[in-house]
Amino acid sequence: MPAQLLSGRPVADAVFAEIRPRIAALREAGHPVGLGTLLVGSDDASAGYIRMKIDKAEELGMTAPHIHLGDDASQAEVEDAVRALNEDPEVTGVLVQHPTPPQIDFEAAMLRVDPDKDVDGLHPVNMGRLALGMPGMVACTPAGIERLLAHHGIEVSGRDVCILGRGTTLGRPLALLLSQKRPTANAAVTVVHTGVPDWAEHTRRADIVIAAVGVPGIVRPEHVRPGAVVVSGGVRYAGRRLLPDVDESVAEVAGAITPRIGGVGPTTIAMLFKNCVDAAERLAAGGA
Ligand SMILES: Nc1nc2c(c(=O)[nH]1)N[C@@H](CN(C=O)c1ccc(C(=O)N[C@@H](CCC(=O)O)C(=O)O)cc1)CN2
Repeated sequence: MPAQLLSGRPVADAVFAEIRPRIAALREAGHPVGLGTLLVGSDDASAGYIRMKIDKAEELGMTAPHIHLGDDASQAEVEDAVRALNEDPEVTGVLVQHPTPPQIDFEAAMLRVDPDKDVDGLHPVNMGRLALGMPGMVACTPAGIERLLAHHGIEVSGRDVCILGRGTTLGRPLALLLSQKRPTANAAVTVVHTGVPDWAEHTRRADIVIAAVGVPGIVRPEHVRPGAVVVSGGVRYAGRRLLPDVDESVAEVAGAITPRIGGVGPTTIAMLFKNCVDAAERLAAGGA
C-alpha cells in the first residue's frame, strides 16, 4: 500500500485561516501586528525567502518593515538594526534571516532580539521557556511538525518517537516539545545523533522517525520499520534547491511520510506568522 502523504500545505492553510480573524481583530482595536525582517547580504535564496515572508505578511493584513544591510555589514550594524526593529512599535515580531555573511556572529545577533518579539523562537529565553513548559515562542519548524502530525491524525501520545539530530533549531526543541504533557505530544522521545554509531537501531524501533540533521538522503528504507511514520524535517539548501534528509525511496516502506516539497517547509512559515500574532496579542494585552 502506498504511504500516506503528510502534506504541509493544508496544515499551513488551517493556521492562516485561524490567524486571519485574530489579525483583523487586533487591527480593528488599533493594535499593531507587524513582522520586522532583517536581511544581511545578497544571497539570492535568502532574499527570495524574505520577499515571500513580506508578501505573506501584507496579504494577511500585517505590516512588514524591512531592513537590508550589505554583504560587508559589521556586527555593530547588525545589532543596531535588530535594536531598531525591537524598538519599532509597529513591529511585533523580529526575524533575522539565516544565513548571515561569515563576519557576522548570528547567535550574538539573536541574543539582541527582544525575546517577546522572537518569532523564530531561537532566543535562549524562549528555549528556556520551552524547557520549563512556560508559554513563549516555540521554534517554527518543531512547532510546525507537531501541528502537521496532529492535522493528519497521527497519534503521537504514548508512542516511540525517534528524532535523528540534536541541533538547536530543530532536534533539541522538538524533543522538548513532543515530550510535553499535551494530547498532541506526550511521546516517548529518543534523540540520536552522530555520537550514536548504531543510531539506526533506534530509528528502526520507532513508531515515528523525524529526521533533523541536514544531511541529504541520510535516512534510507533500511533505517525505518515498515509502516512507520517518517517526517523529513532537516534540509540542506543548494541555492534554492531543497535537499531533504529522507531519501525518496523511504516512501516504499513507510506507512506515512512527508513529501519532498510541500511537507514541513510550509508549516514552518505558517508557525512564524502564528508566533507573530501570538506576540502581538500578548503585547496588546500589555506584556509578555
Ligand atoms: N531566520 C530564519 N532563517 C531561515 C529559516 C527560518 O525558519 N528562519 N529557514 C530557512 C529558509 N526558510 C525560511 O526562511 C524557508 C525555506 C524554504 C521553505 C519551504 O517551504 N520550502 C519549500 C520548498 C521550495 C522548493 O524547493 O521549491 C517546501 O519545503 O516545500 C520554508 C522556509 C533558512 N533560513
